[in-house]
Amino acid sequence: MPERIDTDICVIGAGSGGLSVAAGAVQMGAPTVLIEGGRMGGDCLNYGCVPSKSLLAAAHHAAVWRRSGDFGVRYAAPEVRFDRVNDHVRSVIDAIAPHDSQERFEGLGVQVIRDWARFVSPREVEAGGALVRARRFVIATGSRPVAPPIPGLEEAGYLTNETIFDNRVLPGHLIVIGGGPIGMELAQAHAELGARVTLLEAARVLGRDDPELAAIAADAVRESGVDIREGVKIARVEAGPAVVLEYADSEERIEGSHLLVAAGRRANLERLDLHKAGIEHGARGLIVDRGLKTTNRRVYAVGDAAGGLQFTHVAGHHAGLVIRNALFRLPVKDDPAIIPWTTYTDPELAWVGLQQEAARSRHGDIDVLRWPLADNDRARAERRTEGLAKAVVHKGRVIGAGIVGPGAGDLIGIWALAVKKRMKVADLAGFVAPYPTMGEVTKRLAGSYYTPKLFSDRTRRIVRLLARFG
Ligand SMILES: Cc1cc2nc3c(=O)[nH]c(=O)nc-3n(C[C@H](O)[C@H](O)[C@H](O)COP(=O)(O)OP(=O)(O)OC[C@H]3O[C@@H](n4cnc5c(N)ncnc54)[C@H](O)[C@@H]3O)c2cc1C
Ligand SMILES: NC(=O)c1ccc[n+]([C@@H]2O[C@H](COP(=O)([O-])OP(=O)(O)OC[C@H]3O[C@@H](n4cnc5c(N)ncnc54)[C@H](O)[C@@H]3O)[C@@H](O)[C@H]2O)c1
Repeated sequence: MPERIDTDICVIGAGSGGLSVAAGAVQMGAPTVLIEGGRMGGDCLNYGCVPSKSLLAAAHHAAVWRRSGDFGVRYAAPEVRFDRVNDHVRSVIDAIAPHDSQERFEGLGVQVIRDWARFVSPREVEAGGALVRARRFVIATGSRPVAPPIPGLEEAGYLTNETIFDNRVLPGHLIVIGGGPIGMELAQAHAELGARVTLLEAARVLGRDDPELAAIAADAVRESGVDIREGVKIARVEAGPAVVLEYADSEERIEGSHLLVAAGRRANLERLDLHKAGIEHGARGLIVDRGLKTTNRRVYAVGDAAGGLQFTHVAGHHAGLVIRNALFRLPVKDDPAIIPWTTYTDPELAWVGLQQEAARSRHGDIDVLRWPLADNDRARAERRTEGLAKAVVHKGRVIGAGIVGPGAGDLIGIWALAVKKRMKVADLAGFVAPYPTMGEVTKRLAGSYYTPKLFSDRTRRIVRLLARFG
């Protein structure tokens, strides 16, 4: 007979979303069970954000010498010890791991079960020899990489984000399939560390981003040494690995030492026996309502498994909504339109809210503001003028904004607040920004909305009129 556990909240998956739900619920007094089949911390800690950002940090250090000559400072090309780079990546994971550990969660009072969970009925889950009955379940099982159906790919073998961070030797020639955030970040990191890198994208790289901003980021990644090929069709992969591209008039072969597949992801749902709990899913993930409830009203979904945007901060945001609803019965509404995202290439690429074309088809009458970093004195001093900031405005309110430039991920925060609070452009034009900072771009971009009115003939007439009355 399995051990029977009765609890208030049962969370399946101890990644970004599941850990946030479990920590919040137990600290607010709800008996909580957390079930994890793989590593505590999930994708972000072990195979995602943390190793990729640590690798990029090392890579950006290795690339400093390329720009330093412009400042009158000369470095020789760096000696990259890739095994030491890997040690650095591991040590960052190790430093964060205690925060996500079984010990910490047990210390908070969470009952942690280390096994793969599956539903056996609409109100029961089995894992680790226990039958868990809960008032509410939260599915936070995340996603995994999927390989496209390219002939020969499976036989040739390939790396994914789950294996590439184990490399202790710098690839000689890394071929990357897929130019989304994973492909672009890891391509630039490896190129800056000295690998030859070829990136093959079926459509356009960074295709979910504003095309004008994405093109600037893509150019910078090219400058780092990545050979980006867009609109390619990969006919087959041969052991080696060699990738054979199919063009109308030739079959070009590209031979690499390593192959990374970063061509999209699929929600982890197969092990859950969802049909036994009446939970439905589509191609992208679980079917949820705006309160993140699945087709079984006792079961919520958060994070990558919920079938929407796939970011750690989304998983954390979902967790907050679920806690409010499950513990306090407060109504909640998930609104993907307020979620910012950043791709951590150098320069970074960030966006929040509606993009230009979507805004135009929804609202018709919009204004698009632009402010080049070339007009920012700090960017000039740092010799980083290649960026651009954009905002999409409807009836005087900010409905979308994006930045490509150094620190764009930090700069987008204030625009995320503006979109969330439906702030007026005037609010963003009306604060005082310290000089000289990249943050001035926010004020200038917003201010440009008023420039035509401010410096118009009408203003000049008013100023002259007022002057006459001394
Ligand atoms: C290379 C890479 C870089 C990324 N960089 C960023 C970034 O910079 N910023 C950002 O915001 N996002 C980034 N992401 C995305 C981010 O990692 C995910 O959106 C986030 O981890 C999703 O959290 P989650 O809780 O939904 O899933 P996960 O963190 O994946 O956790 C799911 C957990 O559930 C477990 N599980 C699955 N099935 C079961 C089961 N049946 N029973 C028990 N346990 C189960 C898994 O083992 C896993 O531990 C990146 C992703 C990758 C791959
Ligand atoms: N900085 C961040 O926040 C960050 C970083 C990495 C990942 N992520 C998250 O993880 C998600 C998944 O990232 P991803 O980059 O794997 O997926 P993605 O879906 O964003 O991009 C995959 C790319 O692969 C291309 N592709 C698909 N099949 C192909 C083929 N046969 N040949 C060539 N190209 C092909 C697609 O056209 C697409 O551009 C992201 O959307 C994001 O939500 C976030």
